[in-house]
Amino acid sequence: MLLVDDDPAVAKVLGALLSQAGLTTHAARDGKEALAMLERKPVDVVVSDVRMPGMDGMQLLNEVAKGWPDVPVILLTAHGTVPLAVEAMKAGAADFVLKPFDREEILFTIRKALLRAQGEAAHEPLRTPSAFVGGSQKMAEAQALLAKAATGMATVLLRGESGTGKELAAKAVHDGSPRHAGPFVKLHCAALPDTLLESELFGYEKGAFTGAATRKPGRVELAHGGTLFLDEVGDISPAVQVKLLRVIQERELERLGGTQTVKVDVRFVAATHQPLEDLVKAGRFREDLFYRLNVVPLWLPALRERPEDIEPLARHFLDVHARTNGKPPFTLTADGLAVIQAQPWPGNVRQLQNFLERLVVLSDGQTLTGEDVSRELARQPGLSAPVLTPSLGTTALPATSSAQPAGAESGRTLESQRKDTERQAMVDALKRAGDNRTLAARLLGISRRTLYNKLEEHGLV
Ligand SMILES: Nc1ncnc2c1ncn2[C@@H]1O[C@H](COP(=O)(O)OP(=O)(O)OP(=O)(O)O)[C@@H](O)[C@H]1O
Repeated sequence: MLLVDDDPAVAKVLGALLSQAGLTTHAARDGKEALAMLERKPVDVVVSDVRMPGMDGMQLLNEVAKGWPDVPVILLTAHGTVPLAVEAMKAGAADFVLKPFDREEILFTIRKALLRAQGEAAHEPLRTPSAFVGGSQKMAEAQALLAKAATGMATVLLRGESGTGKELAAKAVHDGSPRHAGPFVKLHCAALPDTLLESELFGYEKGAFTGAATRKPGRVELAHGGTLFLDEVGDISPAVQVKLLRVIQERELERLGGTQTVKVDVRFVAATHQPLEDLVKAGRFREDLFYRLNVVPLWLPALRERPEDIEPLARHFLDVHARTNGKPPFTLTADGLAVIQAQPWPGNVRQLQNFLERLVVLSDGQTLTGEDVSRELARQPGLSAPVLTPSLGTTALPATSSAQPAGAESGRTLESQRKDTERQAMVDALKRAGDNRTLAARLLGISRRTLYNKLEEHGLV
């Protein structure tokens, strides 16, 4: 969250309140400083005072709407400036809060704005609608299974590392199913605390809790006649697991604060990168729910297990991002491609995609050589073509000097090299992010939860 206020007292009190609520907060004193910060840091929501010297809240709102259209802006206004707040809403502000504000009210407003932004993103068409790029044997097998699974009503459980295309696969199941004309609704289970997850899943009645001003249907209801995609289902707490089990078994629910039973006709598709079987053994995931979800299990292979897909994916993303950035097509030279192919891509397709988008945006010319690719790689955590020495240390070689997979000459197994590279990537990312794990996860193109799990796995916490 980015908090913009010229009054240091307000910034301090509000900043403390929001951090207590688990939100990471950055502060700026005016619109200009806020824009500079938006350039540097990933921000999910902006909360700004209206009256500030220099660039005020309204001007800031206009700039954010132009440069970061997905970031909601909430304005803080004193009583006397209500007409201004109404004008701000017309100009695209997500919401406004009157000063002096109440703790619950501001938290509710922020969460609502975040959820709305997330919900809208969930309804956006995917960038590559149903087409999986890459013709490797492994992906062909996965796609054949997806097509088969799509035709029925059975619950599908998608497994695979972060960024391997699980969401794309969930959409493919929906698009290939008889309910493709119905809604495809997504819920990212790891992103929400328990109470919010429950109200998002099941909805609530008016007055169910402070701030529940109107009845709101949950995502299960919204998916009626279509498909509900539950991403990172392994992160759901045992309390919510019980309720989810009931909906999947009975296809019925009660909204929070409600007594009426609502019948739903929903197909469930779930995804996780977690070893659910281990979570079941450890008592952290209900066995009955696991079996309910795991009716059709499907694995999406990591990118390093299908290196032949790197070239078509890289060329595809170059074209897509050139088009979306209004640039003419790019040419990738053979050595440029070789450098890309030599990378481990621990964040899988998503990381490759982000990398190529950066290349497109930052390149002046239309030809990408090995040197251009290496220059950009050097700025990426874990992707500077490190060559691992047997003693665990890493020596960065200029990526152009070798198109060989990292560490191939050391004689160590691929798995052990992968682990070291992964570890090094996390260490680098955390360093670059000043130990901010949210930012580090974004740099790596993985979720914060995945980063925590991997840090734990590598004994780095
Ligand atoms: N085979 C593919 N062809 C084209 N694009 C792909 C392919 N696989 C993944 N992508 C793209 O890569 C990005 C990451 O994929 P996706 O979100 O489906 O991964 P995920 O496994 O759900 O990740 P996470 O577990 O982190 O949520 C998306 O933009 C998706 O469109």
